[in-house]
Amino acid sequence: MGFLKVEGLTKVYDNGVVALDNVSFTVERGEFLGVIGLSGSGKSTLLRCVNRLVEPSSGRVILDGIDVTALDVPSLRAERRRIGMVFQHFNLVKRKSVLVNVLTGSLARQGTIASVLGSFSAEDRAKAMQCLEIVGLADRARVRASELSGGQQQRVAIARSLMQGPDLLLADEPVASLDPATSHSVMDHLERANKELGQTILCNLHFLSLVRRYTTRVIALKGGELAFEGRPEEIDEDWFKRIYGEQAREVGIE
Ligand SMILES: Nc1ncnc2c1ncn2[C@@H]1O[C@H](COP(=O)(O)OP(=O)(O)OP(=O)(O)O)[C@@H](O)[C@H]1O
Repeated sequence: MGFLKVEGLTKVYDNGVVALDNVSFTVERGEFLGVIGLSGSGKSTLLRCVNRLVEPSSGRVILDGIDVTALDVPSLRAERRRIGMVFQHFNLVKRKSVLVNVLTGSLARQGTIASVLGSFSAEDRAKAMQCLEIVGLADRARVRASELSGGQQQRVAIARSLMQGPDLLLADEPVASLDPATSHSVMDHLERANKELGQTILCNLHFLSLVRRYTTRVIALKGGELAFEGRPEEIDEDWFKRIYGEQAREVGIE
C-alpha cells in the first residue's frame, strides 16, 4: 500500500534554513492531495524534493515501490518521465509556439531531444492538438507562448502535462497568480486529469476554499513540520488557527 511514501523527509538549505523537518506521509494512487501552510512553511520544497529538483538532506521518497532518493542520475531521469510538474510561473519556453510547448511533454515521455516542430511525429502533433482542445486553446496553437495571458499559459502547462501523461503530477501553486474564474478553470482541468486519467496529484494551494472544493485529502506544513493530515472538511476553525496562526482569517476564492 502507498503509491507515494515520504519517509522522514528533511531539507536543510546551505544557508542553514530547515525547510522540511522529518516529514512523513503516504499518498494512495488516484488521490488529489492538497498541501497547505503559511508562506515559507516548506510546501514548494516538499514538492521539489519528491522529484529531486531539490535534493533532500535526509529521508526517503518512494514512488510505486522505487526509492527515488536512491536513484543515480540516468535512472532518476527515467523516473521523472512518470512525474509531471505544473509550476506557479508556468515555465514555458516563451518564444516557442503553444504547440511546441505542449509537444515538449512528449519529450519527457520519449526521452528524445527534438527542438524543432518538424522532428515531432504527426501522431504526436495530433495528440498535442487534442491536449490543447481539452484546455480550450486549440485555436492558439501557432501563437507564441509569450503572447498568452497568465491563465492561458497555465492551461498550456497543463496541456503539456496531459501530453506527458504522468502517473504523478506535482502542481506548485498552479493558480497563485490567476483570477478566481481562471483559477477554477485550471483546477477543473487538474480535477479531470485526476478523475478521468487517474493521475495522482499533489497540489500546493493558498486558498482553503479551493482545497475544500478539489482535494480528497490534505496535509499542512508549519515551519517545515507536518501539522495536519486529514480530509479537507476536518479543517475547522481550530485547525485553521493551528495551521495558520491565531491571527489568521480565512479569505476565500469563490
Ligand atoms: N534555495 C533556497 N535556499 C535557501 N533557503 C530557501 C531556498 N528555497 C527556500 N528556502 C527557504 O526555505 C523555507 C521554505 O520555503 P518554501 O519555498 O518551500 O516555502 P513555501 O511554503 O512553498 O512558501 P510560499 O507559499 O511562499 O511559496 C523558507 O524559509 C525559504 O526562505
